[in-house]
Amino acid sequence: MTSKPLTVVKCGGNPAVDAAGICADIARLVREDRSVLLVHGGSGEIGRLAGRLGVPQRTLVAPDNVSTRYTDPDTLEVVILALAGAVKPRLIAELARHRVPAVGLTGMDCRMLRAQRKSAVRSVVDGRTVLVRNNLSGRITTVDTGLPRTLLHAGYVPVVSPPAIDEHDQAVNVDADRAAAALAAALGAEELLLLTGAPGVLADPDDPGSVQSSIQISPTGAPDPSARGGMALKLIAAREALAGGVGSVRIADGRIPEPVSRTLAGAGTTVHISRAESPNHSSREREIRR
Ligand SMILES: Nc1ncnc2c1ncn2[C@@H]1O[C@H](COP(=O)(O)OP(=O)(O)O)[C@@H](O)[C@H]1O
Ligand SMILES: CC(=O)N[C@@H](CCC(=O)OP(=O)(O)O)C(=O)O
Repeated sequence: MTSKPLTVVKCGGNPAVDAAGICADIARLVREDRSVLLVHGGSGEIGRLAGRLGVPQRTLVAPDNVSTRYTDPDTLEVVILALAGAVKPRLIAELARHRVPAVGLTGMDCRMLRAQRKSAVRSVVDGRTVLVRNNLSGRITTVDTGLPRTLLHAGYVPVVSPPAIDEHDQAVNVDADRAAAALAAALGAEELLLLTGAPGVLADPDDPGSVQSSIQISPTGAPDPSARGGMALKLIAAREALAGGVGSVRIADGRIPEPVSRTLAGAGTTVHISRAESPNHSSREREIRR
């Protein structure tokens, strides 16, 4: 645990998300003497860069509706270039403008986020479930909190993104929401804010007015029937964070002014799991539950 209460903010990769607004809000929290760790994705930037470089992209949709990027070696290179080479420097520059001492990291630094590559993943293609192999993405197994704790303790704001590192010390693509959840749980965060391109979890994904102020999700399996694609994965990440002892998880709009402040004031959706699990987040390294 850091000595101050920790807020983990995850900035989604939808280009409409107001990264500058998130950084300005983080600066405010830091001035209020709170510890903040920022995690970012960058699906929009990955897609844009892949298009510029001519690297074809493919989305895998699992039978439970969760979608992830198929990551072949060229795509992994694009993911790293986009996240560590474009999105992160922009966030660091924005935080620097507000005099926030931010430090950019990927999960590979000091082997902070260790992941196991999925040798084969199930994907629905034309209504049939097939096994897709040679995918360089995986699931986080362990968080080494040594580096982020040291930085937080010294007053820095770590800015963390995929990739993680596998057992052979190779880069492995992981979902940024689940990376945020794993870090929040391992660091004993008070709250995790997942800021995205939707106003919260919608009862009807096609009706932006159907935001649910709170949602009870199933402790296993598909968390909620209304959530598709990236939102289904976000709810899995929320569940992992709560099961790992994070005090509260909110999924909220990153596109509105002052997104962090408004979320802390109650905007978006608070996620609960229907069966509580006992928190256990005291060790320096901990297993992430599957
Ligand atoms: N029930 C739902 N409520 C809100 N958004 C949903 C829902 N189902 C699917 N979505 C989609 O999920 C998206 C969020 O996932 P994603 O794009 O992966 O976010 P991020 O890039 O922030 O991680 C929303 O912008 C929306 O298009
Ligand atoms: C395995 C996997 O899908 N990794 C993600 C990592 C980036 C991410 O999660 O970005 P968002 O937060 O914008 O969704 C990807 O390649 O898109």
